[in-house]
Amino acid sequence: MTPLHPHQPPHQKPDACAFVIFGVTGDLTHRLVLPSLYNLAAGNLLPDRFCIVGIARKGMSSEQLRVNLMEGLRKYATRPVEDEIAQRLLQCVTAIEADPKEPDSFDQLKERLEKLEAARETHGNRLFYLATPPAAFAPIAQQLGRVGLLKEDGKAWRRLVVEKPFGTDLASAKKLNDQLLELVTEHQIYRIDHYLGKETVQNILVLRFANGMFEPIWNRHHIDHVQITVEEKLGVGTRGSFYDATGALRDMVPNHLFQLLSLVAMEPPARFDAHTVRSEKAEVLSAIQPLSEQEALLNSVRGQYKAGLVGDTELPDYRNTKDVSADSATETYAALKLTIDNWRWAGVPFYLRTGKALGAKRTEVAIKFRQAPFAMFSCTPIDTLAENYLVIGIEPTQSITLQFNTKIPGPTIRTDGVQMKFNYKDYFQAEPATGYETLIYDCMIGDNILFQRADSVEAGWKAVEPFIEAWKKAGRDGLHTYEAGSEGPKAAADLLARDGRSWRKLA
Ligand SMILES: NC(=O)C1=CN([C@@H]2O[C@H](COP(=O)(O)OP(=O)(O)OC[C@H]3O[C@@H](n4cnc5c(N)ncnc54)[C@H](OP(=O)(O)O)[C@@H]3O)[C@@H](O)[C@H]2O)C=CC1
Ligand SMILES: O=C1O[C@H](COP(=O)(O)O)[C@@H](O)[C@H](O)[C@H]1O
Repeated sequence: MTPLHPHQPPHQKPDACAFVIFGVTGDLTHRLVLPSLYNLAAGNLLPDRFCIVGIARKGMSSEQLRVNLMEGLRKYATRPVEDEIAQRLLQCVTAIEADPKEPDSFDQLKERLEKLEAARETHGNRLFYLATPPAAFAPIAQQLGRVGLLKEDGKAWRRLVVEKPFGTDLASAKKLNDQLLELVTEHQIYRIDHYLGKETVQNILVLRFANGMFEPIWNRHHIDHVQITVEEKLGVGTRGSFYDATGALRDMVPNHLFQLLSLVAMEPPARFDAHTVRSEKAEVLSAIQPLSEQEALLNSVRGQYKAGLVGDTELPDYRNTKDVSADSATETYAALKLTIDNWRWAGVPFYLRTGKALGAKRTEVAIKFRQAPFAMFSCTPIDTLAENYLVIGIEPTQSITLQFNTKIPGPTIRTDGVQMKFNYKDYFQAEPATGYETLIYDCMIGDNILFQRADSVEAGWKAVEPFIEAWKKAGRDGLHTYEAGSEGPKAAADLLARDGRSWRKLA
């Protein structure tokens, strides 16, 4: 199958620039950033004049860094590595030492970077990618600011890419926003959420706003409720110390699940530009109904996994995982019921669930439409009709599915539920990618539509605060358990059952 209009305008080439990576020796750089730069290079989407500056705190020669990055590329590239492309990319790499704890090192960084920029003719355009632990984000930005590397001068742009997690609660997110906004303006900040790099997530905008048929029914009059599901088979693995201090809610909800929620629930933007789109997203997040802690407890379920089999893999009890406290009350599963206070969504629940060590990997948004109001077919009582769903599949398949009732062939009217499914891969042959390519490309062309703005981040944290606080106070009271490899705690089903609803089953 082919799309109707296969010929699309070519992508624009980014401006000449220096791509400066703090944390160049780290996992993220090797696993995602370099493979994405490689994929962009393979697609001829890197600037013609370009340099990559890798910052490590302790000395590393450029030659060592290139070898190190090449090893990473071989391990994590999403497609076979062609030597010519890899060499072209690695020739752009220079290592420089800088440590925010040693301010002088940033004066030296400035001097070396400016020389390199002159030699590479990158016109002073700079992108600083903070691929370090979050505690280093503000200190690094402050040093860059102090030596004047972040100041835009009218001709050259300066951008700061900030990784996740952006804060651990509302107060810390606000503090980090304040610290960064003292140094740069909002348009210079690119807060990454890798969910926005996913094709099917971006496609929610196209599905809703490039088609005339969905918007008229995209409201409380036609939609019964929305389910957002992000289920993982992976346990906590080697990330025990990070995860035990974080939990499923903080790790996934204010960022990834709220990105999905805001794209599904936002009002139609008047223009496809960063200001307008991000304003609508922030608006809908700030319309999430504020809950008291008591209400938060009533409208949520949290669980922690016990030992079990996920596929062929035996997972230990969460509490027996390395670096996890033996009496941990941290949730590895969270389900919430939220409502949005506006005319479009009043009375339409948004049920969100996410968890680790579950039986299947599934990320989807399921929009459940209201049932037909009256049972005309006597053979099919209204409550036996199949549910009308529009399902946006993000993982494991990238798809859009419409579920509806149809007549079973035969002399009498009998009905059954069927599914009409659009699979991305049936229409579009995309090269396997990390999901970071679009985001990195957008940083280079200066498009922050797909990045979180300060107000959205804060609105997200604000909406989950009552849950964080209530769960902290409750400790292990009310913390359910579930077997690894199962569907999660039974109480998550009860959260919907008491509203006469149920989670969509895996097809
Ligand atoms: N790894 C992943 O798959 C993902 C990671 N992220 C986020 O990306 C960021 C980096 O993660 P990851 O690469 O896994 O982390 P790592 O711990 O692997 O590495 C980060 C690098 O940062 C440098 N670093 C560590 N501490 C400091 C410091 N205090 N000041 C300056 N530099 C420091 C280190 O390099 P050196 O010692 O050479 O200076 C280190 O190699 C984190 O914010 C993480 O949450 C987000 C999504 C996925
Ligand atoms: O940011 C994170 O996301 C991953 C899940 O990402 P996905 O693209 O595989 O859905 C999650 O495993 C991790 O704990 C979290 O930090």
